[in-house]
Amino acid sequence: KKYAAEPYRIKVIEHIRQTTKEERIKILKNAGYNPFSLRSEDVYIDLLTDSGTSAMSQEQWSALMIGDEAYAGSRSFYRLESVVKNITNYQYFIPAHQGRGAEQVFLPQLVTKKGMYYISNIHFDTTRSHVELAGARAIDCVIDDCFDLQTYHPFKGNFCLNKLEKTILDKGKENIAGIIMTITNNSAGGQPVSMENMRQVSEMAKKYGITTIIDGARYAENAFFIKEREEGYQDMDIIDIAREAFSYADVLLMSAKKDGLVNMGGFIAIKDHEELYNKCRTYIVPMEGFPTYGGMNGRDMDALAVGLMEALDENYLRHRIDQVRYLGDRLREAGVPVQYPIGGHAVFVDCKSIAPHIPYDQFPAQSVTNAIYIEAGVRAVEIGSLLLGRDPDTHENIQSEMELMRLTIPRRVYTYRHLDVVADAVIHVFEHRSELKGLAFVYEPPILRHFTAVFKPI
Ligand SMILES: Cc1ncc(COP(=O)(O)O)c(/C=N/[C@@H](Cc2ccccc2)C(=O)O)c1O
Repeated sequence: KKYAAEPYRIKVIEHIRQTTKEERIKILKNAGYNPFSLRSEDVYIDLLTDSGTSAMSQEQWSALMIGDEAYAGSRSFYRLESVVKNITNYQYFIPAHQGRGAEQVFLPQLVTKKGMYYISNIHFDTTRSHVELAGARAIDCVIDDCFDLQTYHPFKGNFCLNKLEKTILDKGKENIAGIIMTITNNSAGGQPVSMENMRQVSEMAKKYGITTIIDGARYAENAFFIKEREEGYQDMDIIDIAREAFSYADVLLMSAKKDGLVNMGGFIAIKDHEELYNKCRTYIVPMEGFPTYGGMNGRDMDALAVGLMEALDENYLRHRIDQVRYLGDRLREAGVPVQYPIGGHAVFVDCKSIAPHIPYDQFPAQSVTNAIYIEAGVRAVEIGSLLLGRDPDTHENIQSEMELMRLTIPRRVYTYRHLDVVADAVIHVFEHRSELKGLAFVYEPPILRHFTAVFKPI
C-alpha cells in the first residue's frame, strides 16, 4: 500500500519527552485513572483529540500579525466572513469561541416548547449535552452497518431513512426541532455521510418542514471521502463537494478546532433564514460576545480565515487521511479489531472484543486506554459507555452499542514513525488483553462525566 508523504516540511519543532514505565504507573494512579487528568508534559504522543491540536502553517502564523482587535467591526471578522461565505454560499456568519459556543447559542432557538427532539445520525456528546440543556432530547438514526465494525461500508455515518421518517412520524413533525447531519460522524468512528444520503435527508426535512443543520467539525474530511468513494465526484474539487453538501442544509454549526486547522474557534453560518440569524445575533452577545468577534481574538479569526482554505487542499487531506489509515492498517494486520473502514480523524479500537470480560459499566475502553498510556506514554480517549453517560430522565447508565478507544490523530503534528510507536503499544496491550481490569468510579460528575471523573481499578 502507498501512503502519501507529508506535503509540507518542518520549520519549527516542539520537544517531547518519554517517561519510564514505572513513572507512568504512578502518574496514572495520581490522575485517578483518567487520561484527561494527565499533564501534557507526562504524555509522549498525545492522541486524546484532534480538536484544537493541529499545527498551524507559516501563513497562519503570519496572519496573526494582522489581527484587528477592534471590539466591533474588526477587519479580521470581515476577512473570515468572506471566506466562510465563499465556502458555504450562505448569507449569514456569526463567530463563536468553539463548537460548543455555537451550539449553546443556536440549538435553543428551535426548541419552542417542552417535549421536542433533535434527530442526528449520531449526536456527538457535547452536542447531545447542548440539546438536553436546551430542554430537548437527542435521538440517533444512523444505519445499522455502523455497528458492524469489521464489515466494510463506504458511508457508515449515513442516516437510516426509515428510522428517520419513523421517528418524525412517531414524535410528530411539529415536535422535531431540527435534523443534525454530523459529518464526518465522530461517535460512529469518524465515518463519512454520502452526498446522496445528505440529499435524501434534506428532501425529507423539506417534506416535513424541519430545519436541517450540519455539524461540520470535520466537513473537509467528509468531502474527501465523497471524492474517493462516491460515484460522480472523482473529478470534482473538494471545495465544490463541500459546497454541494452545504446546499442540503439550512444552518452550519462548526467547531473550527478540527477542519479549521486552528487551536480555538467556531462559528454559526445560516443559509438565508434572516429571522434565525437575528435571534442568534441577539443571543451571541451575552453568551459569546459582540457579533463581530463571538469570543475569538481578531488574530484568531485571521488564522482561521487561512486555515479553512488550507484544510480544503486535496494534497493536505490525502496525507492526513493516509496517516490515520496507516495506523489502522498496521493494527488490522496484527489482528486488532478496529472500526473498518478506518475513519478520517482517528482509529477506533473495538474494546468490547478485546476485553469481553469487562462489563460495560466498568468501562473496557477506558481500561485499554490506560494500558496504552502505561505501555508507551500514548494518550488516547474512550468513546463508549463512559462518554455516553446516564439517561437524562432515568439516570441509569446507558450501555453504548460500541466500546471504542479512539486514537485521535492531530493534523500536521506527528510522523509515520510516531504512529509505529502507537501501533506497537496497542498490539502489545492486545496480546496481553487478558490482564486488563475494569474500573469503578471514585467520583462521577453529573454532566459530561468522562472529562473530570476519578476511577479506581477493580
Ligand atoms: C462532531 C463534533 N461536534 C461538535 C463538537 C464540539 O466542538 P468544540 O466545542 O469542542 O469546539 C465536537 C468536539 N469534539 C471533540 C471533543 C472532545 C472529546 C474528547 C476529548 C477532547 C475533546 C473531540 O471529538 O475530540 C465534535 O467532535
